[in-house]
Amino acid sequence: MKKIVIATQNKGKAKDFETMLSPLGYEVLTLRDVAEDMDVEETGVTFEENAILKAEAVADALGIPVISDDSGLEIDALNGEPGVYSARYAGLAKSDDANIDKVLEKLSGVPDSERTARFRCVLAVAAPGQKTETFSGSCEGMILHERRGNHGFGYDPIFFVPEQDKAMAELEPHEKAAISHRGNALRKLQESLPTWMNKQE
Ligand SMILES: O=P(O)(O)OP(=O)(O)OP(=O)(O)OC[C@H]1O[C@@H](n2cnc3c(O)ncnc32)[C@H](O)[C@@H]1O
Ligand SMILES: [Mg+2]
Repeated sequence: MKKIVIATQNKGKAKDFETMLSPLGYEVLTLRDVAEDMDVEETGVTFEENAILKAEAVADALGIPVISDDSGLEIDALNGEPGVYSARYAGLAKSDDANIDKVLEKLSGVPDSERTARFRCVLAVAAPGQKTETFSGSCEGMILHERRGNHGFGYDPIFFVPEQDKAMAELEPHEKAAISHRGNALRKLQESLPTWMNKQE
C-alpha cells in the first residue's frame, strides 16, 4: 500500500483521513508515526496560513511530500469564533469537551434561527522544492443545544447537519466523509494526489 503522511497530531483527523484515503489505496501515517515530537506553532491568522506552515515545516523536516489540515468551526452569532482558535478555544490544554462547553455557554439563550455555523478545512500539500498548493472545503450547519452522537471528534456532537437531519457525531465515518469540510477539500485535491505523492527531492 502507498503511504501518505498527514502532518497532524489530531487522532480524530487521522481517522477521517483513513476513512477517505484507504479506499484510494493509501495507508495513512501521521506525526505520531513519523515525527512524534514535531509540533509546528500555528502563528497564522487564517486556516490557509496555518495549513501552509504545518505542511512546509514537516515536508522540509522529512524530505517527503506531506498533506496538512487546518480546520475549525465558525459560528455566526459569535462573529466567526472560534475559527482558527477552534482547537484551543477553552485553553491551551486542547480539550474537545471544554471547547464544547464554552460554545454552549456562549450560545445559551441564542435561538435556533441564529445558531448557524460552518466547519472549514484547508488542506495544504507540500513537497521539498515544490510550490505548496491549498484546497479548501466547508460544511454548513447549526449549533445544537446539547451533545448528540458518539462518532467523530472535536465539535461534531454539537454540529447539526440539516441535510442528514443528524448531528455530525451521529453520522457513520463514511457518511461524514461524504459531506464534511475535510471530504469536500480532499475531493478537490484527489485528482492531483498521485502526482504529488511522487514528488521527491
Ligand atoms: O494542528 P493539528 O495537529 O492538525 O491538530 P489540531 O487539533 O490542533 O487541528 P487544528 O489546529 O486544525 O484545529 C482544528 C480544530 O477544529 C475543530 N475541528 C476541525 N475539524 C473538525 C471536525 O471534522 N469535527 C469536529 N471538530 C473539528 C477541532 O476542535 C480541532 O481541534
Ligand atoms: Mg493545531
